Amino acid sequence: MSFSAIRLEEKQQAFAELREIKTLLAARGWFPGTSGNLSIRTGEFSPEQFAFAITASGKDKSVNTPSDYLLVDQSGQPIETTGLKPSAETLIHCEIYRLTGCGAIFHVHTVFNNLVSELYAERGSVPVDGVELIKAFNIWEEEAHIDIPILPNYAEIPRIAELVEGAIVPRIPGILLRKHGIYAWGANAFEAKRHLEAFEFLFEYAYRWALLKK
Ligand SMILES: CSC[C@@H](O)[C@@H](O)C(=O)COP(=O)(O)O
Ligand SMILES: [Zn+2]
Repeated sequence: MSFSAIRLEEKQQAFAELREIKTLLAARGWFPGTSGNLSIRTGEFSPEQFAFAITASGKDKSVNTPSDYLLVDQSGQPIETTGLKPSAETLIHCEIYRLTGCGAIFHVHTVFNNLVSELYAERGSVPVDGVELIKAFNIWEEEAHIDIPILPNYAEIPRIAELVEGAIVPRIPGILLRKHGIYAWGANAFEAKRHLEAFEFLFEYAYRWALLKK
């Protein structure tokens, strides 16, 4: 595949989808202080060569401007001439696309995802038992138990990216970074949003349940 094969309509569609989800999540306060990043895969792909549209680094994600997104390749390098810098966390997106074949990745910082990542940091994962919203991950067994993986929040993003492969649990479409935020993914934007919302519900539940049990 050549990246010139990414048609203008595909790029515009990806940017429009990113804008829609960004606006919606911003209204929930899920991008405090310019945090968070979003991406959607574009064009044909193989595990070795692919491209995706991603939010530019350092932007206020609660504001829509004509220069919020850019296209990058599987290594996170821009594939078009642009003055925009891809998200500082693009390498994590690259790894998740490469390893899962997913179509969209959404990353947000919330108080609840930060709290549970610290509460269960030593354990290495957030346990959740039998909560109905686990079904949002297409896990249908009764009283299902899941563990949502937590990675350390190193300052160097490549150090985090190299841990992603060992952390991914096939049926769990997300990874927490300790006292940082959640990366949730799905086959497309619809599914990634459903997963992200389910994670956030489960994190608030896990936090409140841990308090109640005390
Ligand atoms: C401004 S705090 C958040 C950042 O350090 C980072 O974690 C983040 O999510 C946003 O980075 P960005 O480069 O804008 O994609
Ligand atoms: Zn972040």
